[in-house]
Amino acid sequence: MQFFQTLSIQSRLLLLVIAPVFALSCSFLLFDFQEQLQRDEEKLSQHALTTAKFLSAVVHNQSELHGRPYIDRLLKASQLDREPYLSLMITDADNRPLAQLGASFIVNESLPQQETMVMQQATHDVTMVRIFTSESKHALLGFVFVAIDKAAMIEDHRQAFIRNIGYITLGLMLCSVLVYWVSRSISQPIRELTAALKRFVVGNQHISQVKNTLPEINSLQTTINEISREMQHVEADMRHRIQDAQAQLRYQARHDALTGLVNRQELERRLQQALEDVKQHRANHVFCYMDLDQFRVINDTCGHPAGDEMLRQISMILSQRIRAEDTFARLGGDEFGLLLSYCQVEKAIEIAVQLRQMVEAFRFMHEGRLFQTGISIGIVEVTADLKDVGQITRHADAACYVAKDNGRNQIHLFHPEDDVLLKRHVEMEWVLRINEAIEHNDFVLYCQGIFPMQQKELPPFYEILIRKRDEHGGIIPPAEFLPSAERYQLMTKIDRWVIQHAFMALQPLFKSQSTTRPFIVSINLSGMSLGDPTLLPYIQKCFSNYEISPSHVCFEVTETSAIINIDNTIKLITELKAMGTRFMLDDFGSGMSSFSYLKHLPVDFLKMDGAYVKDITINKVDLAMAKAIQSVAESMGIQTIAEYVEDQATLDCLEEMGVAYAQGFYLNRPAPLSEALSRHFSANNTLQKSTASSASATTDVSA
Ligand SMILES: Nc1nc2c(ncn2[C@@H]2O[C@H](COP(=O)(O)OP(=O)(O)OP(=O)(O)O)[C@@H](O)[C@H]2O)c(=O)[nH]1
Repeated sequence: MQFFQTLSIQSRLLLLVIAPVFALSCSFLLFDFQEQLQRDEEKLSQHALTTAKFLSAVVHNQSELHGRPYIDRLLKASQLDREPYLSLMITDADNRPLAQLGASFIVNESLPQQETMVMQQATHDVTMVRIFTSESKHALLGFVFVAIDKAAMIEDHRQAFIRNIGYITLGLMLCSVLVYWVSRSISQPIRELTAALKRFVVGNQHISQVKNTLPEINSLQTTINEISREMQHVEADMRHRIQDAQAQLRYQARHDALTGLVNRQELERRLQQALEDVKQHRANHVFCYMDLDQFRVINDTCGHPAGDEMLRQISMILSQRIRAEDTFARLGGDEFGLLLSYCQVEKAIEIAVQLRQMVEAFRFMHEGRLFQTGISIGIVEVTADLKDVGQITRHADAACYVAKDNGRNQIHLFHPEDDVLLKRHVEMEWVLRINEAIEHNDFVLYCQGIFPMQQKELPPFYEILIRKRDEHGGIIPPAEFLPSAERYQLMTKIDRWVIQHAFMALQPLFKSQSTTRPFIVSINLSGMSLGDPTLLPYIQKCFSNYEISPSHVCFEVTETSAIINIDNTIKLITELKAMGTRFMLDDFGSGMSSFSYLKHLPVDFLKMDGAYVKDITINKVDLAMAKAIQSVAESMGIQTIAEYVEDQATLDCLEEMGVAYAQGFYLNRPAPLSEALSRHFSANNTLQKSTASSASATTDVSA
C-alpha cells in the first residue's frame, strides 16, 4: 500500500489496467489449454478405438488377410492419414508387422489376451484389437494397433498456448501505450499546472495554460487561469497604487503641505547644488530669506486657519512672479526662501523689491475685514568662500533680521556685521527664556557619578548638571544657553536655582538612606557666584532649610573663575569648609598658572582637565601633565579626580598612577537625578562600567 501511494498517475493506471488483464488472460489460456488437451485426447481415443474396430471387422469379414496391397489400401481408406497424432499398425498372429500408417512404433510388451485393449506405451496410448478367423476354429489372424502420439499433441497445444501468450502480450503492450497516452493527457497538464503554480508562488503571476481536452482538467485550468488573471489585475492595480503612493511620498518629502511650495529640505538640497556650481563654475546665484511682518497679528485676531489661508494666498501671488528656474520654498511658519539661479545681485534686489511690493499691495479679507502685511527680505549672494548651506541660510537669516530691525517691510543685502547683530539678538532671546525657565522651573537636574578607584569603599560623588526642557518636552543641553547666561549675568540666578532644587530633591534621601549607602553631591559654582557676597548666607540658609548636612555636599569651582575672584573664593571656601563642606577645583591644568595658585586655595579635590585625560594612553605629554598634577596633589594631600574616562585602558592607567576618583562615559553617562540615585540605592556603586540604561543622556557640558 505504501508502495502504491508513491506511484504517479501513469504508473497507477498501468498497474491497475495491465497487470489484472495480463493475469486474467494467462489464467484463462492455461485453463483453456488443459480443457482443449483433455477434449482432444478423448476425441482421439474414441477415434482410435472406432478405427481399430473398423479395421478389425473389415479384416475379419475377409476371413483372411489378402496380402499387403489389400491391407495398404484398407489403411488408406481408414482416414487415419488425416490425423497427425494417430498411427496404425497391423501385425500377424506372431506380431510381425504387415502394414503401417503414420509414425512407427513398437509394441514390445507381452500382449494381453483381451480382444480389445488400451495400453500405455511411453508417450503413446495404444489401442489394440485382436483379429480372429470367422470360422469355428476361431484362429488368431493378427492384431490391429492404433496409437495416439500424446507428446506431439501436447507439444502442439503448448506451442499454441505460447503463441497466444505472445498475442496477449502484444495486445497488452498496445494497450499500455494507449493507457500511457491517456494517463499522460491527465498527468501532463497537472504537472504543467504545478510548475505554473510554483512560478506563481515565487512572484510570476502569468500562469495561463493551453486548453486541455479533459473536462475536469480543463475546468481546473480555467479556474486557475481566472485566478491568474485576477491576480495580474490585482498586481497591476497594486503596482499602480504603490507607484502613486511613492510619487506622492516623494512629492510630500519635497513639498510643503500647506502651500504646495518646495520645503526646507529640498531648498537646502538645491542650495547645496548651487554652492557647488559656484565653486566649480563660478556661477552667480542669490538666496533671499523672507519673513512676513507681524504675521502673528492675523493668527491672534482671526485664528490659525485664517493665518493658513493668508499664507496660501501670499504663496500663490508670489509664485506668479518667480521664474521657472528659481526655487521658491516655504521654510516654516511665515518664512520663505527664494533661490534665484544664475542671477546677479542687482537683479535679485530688483526682484525682491517687486515681491515686497506685491505683498504690500495684497489685501487679505477675513469675515469682512481687510488686512495688509509687509515682508522683510534678507539677500545673500552665494559665493565660493561660503563654507556650507548652513552658512548661506544663517547669513540670509541675519540679513532678514537686520531688515526687520530697520523697521520691517525692508530689503537688506547681507553684510558681515549682520551676523554679530543676529547673534546678539539670539542671546537676548535666551535671556528672556532663561528668566522664564527660572520662574516656571523649566530646568531639569541631571547627574553623573564619580567613583573611587583606590579605596573602593569610599562613597561616590554625583555631579549635578543642568539641562533645559523645550516647548515640546525635549531636552536642551547647557552649551546652548549657558554662554548667554554668562554674558548677561544670569549665572548667579542659575546657581541658586540648582542649589535650591538639588537640596529639595536630595532632602528625603539624605534623611532616610544616606547612612545605608552614603554619597556626596557635587554642585558647580560659576565665577560670578564666587564674586557674589550674598552667596554664602544663601547656601547656609539652604543647608538649614532643607536640613542637609554640609558634609554631604561638595562645591566645584573652576580654576579660572577661582583665580579671578581669588579673595572671595578663599573666604567662601574657608567658611563652608569650616561647616564640613568640601571643595573641588574643576578643570585643573587648563590655566597657565594653575600650580602657583593651588597653594592658596584650600580645596579637598582636584579635577584634572579632561583634555589631558582623554588621550592619556596615546599622548606622552598629556600623560606627563597628568602625572605632574597627580604628584603635586599627592604632596599637598589633595585627592585627584579624572574626568573624560572613555575606555578601560585610560581607567587602568589612571588607577596605576594613583588617581583617587574617575568620571566619564565609560563608567556612566549623565542621567536624570532621580534615576541615577535610584540606581545608586539599588546597585553596588563602586567602580562600574556604564550600562544601557544611561544611554539617554546627551553630550555633557557641565553646569
Ligand atoms: N497660521 C499659521 N501660523 C503659523 C504656522 N507656523 C507658525 N505660525 C505662526 O506664525 C507666527 C510667526 O511669527 P513671527 O515670524 O515670529 O513673528 P511675526 O508676528 O511675523 O513678527 P515679525 O516676524 O517680527 O515681523 C507665530 O505666531 C506662529 O505661531 C502655520 O503653519 N500656520
